Amino acid sequence: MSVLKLRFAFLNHCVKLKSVSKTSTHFFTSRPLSSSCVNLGPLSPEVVPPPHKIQRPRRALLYVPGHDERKINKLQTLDVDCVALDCEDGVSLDKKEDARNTIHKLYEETASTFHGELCVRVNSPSSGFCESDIENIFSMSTLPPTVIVPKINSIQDITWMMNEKSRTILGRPTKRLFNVIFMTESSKGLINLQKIIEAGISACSPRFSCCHIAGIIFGSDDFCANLGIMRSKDASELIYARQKIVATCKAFGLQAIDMVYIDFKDNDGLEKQSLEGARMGFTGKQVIHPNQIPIVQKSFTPSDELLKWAEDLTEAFENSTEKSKLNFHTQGAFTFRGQMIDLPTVLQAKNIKLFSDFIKKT
Ligand SMILES: CC(C)(COP(=O)(O)OP(=O)(O)OC[C@H]1O[C@@H](n2cnc3c(N)ncnc32)[C@H](O)[C@@H]1OP(=O)(O)O)[C@@H](O)C(=O)NCCC(=O)NCCSC(=O)C[C@H](O)C(=O)O
Ligand SMILES: [Mg+2]
Repeated sequence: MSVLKLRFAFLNHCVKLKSVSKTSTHFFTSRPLSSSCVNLGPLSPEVVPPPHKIQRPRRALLYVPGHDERKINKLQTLDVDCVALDCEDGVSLDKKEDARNTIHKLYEETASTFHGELCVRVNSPSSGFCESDIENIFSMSTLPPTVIVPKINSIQDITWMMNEKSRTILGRPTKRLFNVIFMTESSKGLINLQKIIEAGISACSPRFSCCHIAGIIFGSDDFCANLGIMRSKDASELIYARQKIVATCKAFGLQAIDMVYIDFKDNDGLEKQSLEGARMGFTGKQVIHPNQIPIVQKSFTPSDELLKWAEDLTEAFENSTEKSKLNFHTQGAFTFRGQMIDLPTVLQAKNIKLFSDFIKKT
């Protein structure tokens, strides 16, 4: 064997050793999944995402059919974080123009008196109706703060939307920042999600200014139709899609808004599904009826007990670092109410406190 070959064999052997030791170190030092969840005893273990990237809470997002003046008038009486004035599936084909005109009128006349966020959901890029929706929205003197775009399946869909928006908005004197939230509603939309977000963010780059990708909504009903499945009561068939959406959103600092619960008279079922979504990391949920609003908003708000736990834990941590003369990053594990606490749990407690303060402020 030549010297060169020997050297190569030796190096190869070292690399293998290194990778084995890396894997085993990882294996022995990483905690099993279950123990990295916080056991909060009697409290529900809501885990709230880092709020630093969230501009505003959208715990409940209420759909209101855009043509339905009676339901629109009801909005003045409702305490809801976010409303989607709908041009899409809540509006029949023969009412699309009505919906655009009613929404237009609302923005021109009374939108500023509503305290929540008043968004518009346009039709999907492939529907043939979206151009007219966008034309209408961007010709209003008050732009909606947020546009929701359904059925985004590909990079082409999102770039078409952004180009259409830029074309329509061009020449407008006020180029105020506005948000785009788009909906994942098909298997293609789900597998392309990361690329779609990247394309959306790059289309919002400072050169084109004035827009911001703020979040993703899971359109579970269309998703089921696309997959050829029926939704079950416990929605177990949607676990993968929901978790994939949450994880992808978090990677880009976006809000993730969970599925609708269509049995609008079943409050217990709604609460159960809302808390499940909050535990998964969703920051809010779509609702279709006013009765669903308080249940959903409460489920996505850290409870008083959880907040107290977070405050006490943070205080205990600060006392512990002071005593040991260590700082935030060098402090190791300590005991709090019979549990082992280390940095990840402290970070979760801080998230809860920040998110709660954020909701109270808005
Ligand atoms: C589901 C409904 C059709 C039920 O309507 P209705 O029979 O009128 O209900 P109630 O009589 O119980 O209503 C009580 C009062 O509340 C008002 N109301 C009802 N719904 C709304 C609403 N969404 N917004 C505002 N106000 C509302 C009623 O007018 C009554 O008030 P009053 O008139 O003073 O007596 C209805 O709730 C409804 O149409 N909901 C919205 C449906 C919708 O938009 N669907 C599409 C969105 S979901 C979606 O797209 C899923 C997603 O894309 C996916 O793929 O998963
Ligand atoms: Mg849909």
